[in-house]
Amino acid sequence: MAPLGLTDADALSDRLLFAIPKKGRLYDKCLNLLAGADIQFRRHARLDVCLVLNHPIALVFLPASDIPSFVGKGNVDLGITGHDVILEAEMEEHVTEVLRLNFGKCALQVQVPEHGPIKNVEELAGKRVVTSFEVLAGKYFKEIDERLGLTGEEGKEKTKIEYVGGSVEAACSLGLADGIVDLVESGDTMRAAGLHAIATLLDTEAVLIKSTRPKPNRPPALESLISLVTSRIAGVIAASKYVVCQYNVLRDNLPAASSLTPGRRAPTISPLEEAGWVAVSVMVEKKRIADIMDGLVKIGAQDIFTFTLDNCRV
Ligand SMILES: Nc1ncnc2c1ncn2[C@@H]1O[C@H](COP(=O)(O)OP(=O)(O)OP(=O)(O)O)[C@@H](O)[C@H]1O
Ligand SMILES: O=P(O)(O)OC[C@H]1O[C@H](OP(=O)(O)OP(=O)(O)O)[C@H](O)[C@@H]1O
Repeated sequence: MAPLGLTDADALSDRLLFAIPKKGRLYDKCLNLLAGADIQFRRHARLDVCLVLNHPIALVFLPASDIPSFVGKGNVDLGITGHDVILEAEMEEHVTEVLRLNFGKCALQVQVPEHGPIKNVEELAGKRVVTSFEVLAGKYFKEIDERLGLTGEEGKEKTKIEYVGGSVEAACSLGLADGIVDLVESGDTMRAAGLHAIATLLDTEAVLIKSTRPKPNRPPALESLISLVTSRIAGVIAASKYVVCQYNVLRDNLPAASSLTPGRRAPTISPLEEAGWVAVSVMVEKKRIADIMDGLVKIGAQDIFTFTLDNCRV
């Protein structure tokens, strides 16, 4: 297929436009989701728009921070980005968060030097804060400034929020800031920079979004394509969250077994050739499986196996 340039508007007019972060933390996970949903494409080097081979969809690779406004303004139909980015772009009323995607999980926190004089956000208020999230940090400290009566008069300085595009954690040691507001996942970056958290502004994860005001005259077929893509991605996410657990247990112990593994709807129970025994097959949340297997052993279950799911519709 010939490479597609951004000017080839005709090639895009009947397609669902789906924005994907072009780099950064969310990029690889998004590619896994697209593969799991069987959305096939070949991206030509340096081109940020590409046609999907097996659906009337065009993928648009954009900076994660630009995706909320593209979707919110209706230029793009669907997108994946962080919940934090939507709030920072003040697009929460213009986009609908259709699905939480269970990756890109982190927290937006206020961090200060661990061995410095500042112990809480009230002590940081009125001083210098460096961040890539100047809208969210601005709103957060405005409320604190107002509460503390920091009006901007002499001796009552408001908090000064300064924007930097990256490596925010370096700002305190470089003497640019008394504290920072930045994303934290494992905490490794902040620990290495000698910082620690004194407050959390919000918890975030990647989300699938669609516009609350889609383009007028969008063909109905594209509406059903949004539902199809959403349902496929939901299946991939569910498959990553659950395992199938199968075990044998005495029929008399089924009530205890069922309360440990109730399943999403109900466990599947099949008789075994050996009298008094049944086989149980059930979906279990991956993060709970070790505890549940311990519990099953305690009630006398045997031959306990788990299977990972490649994909599902639930
Ligand atoms: N450490 C992290 N752990 C999990 N998710 C994160 C982390 N850092 C960022 N994210 C999520 O990914 C989104 C994009 O962040 P990222 O740092 O990848 O931005 P970028 O500017 O697109 O990439 P880059 O930092 O490479 O320029 C964030 O808004 C957040 O939702
Ligand atoms: O708590 P951790 O697991 O250490 O993750 C936190 C780091 O991840 C993000 O930056 P990223 O690495 O994406 O680079 P950036 O500083 O260029 O944004 C964030 O800005 C932190 O620096």
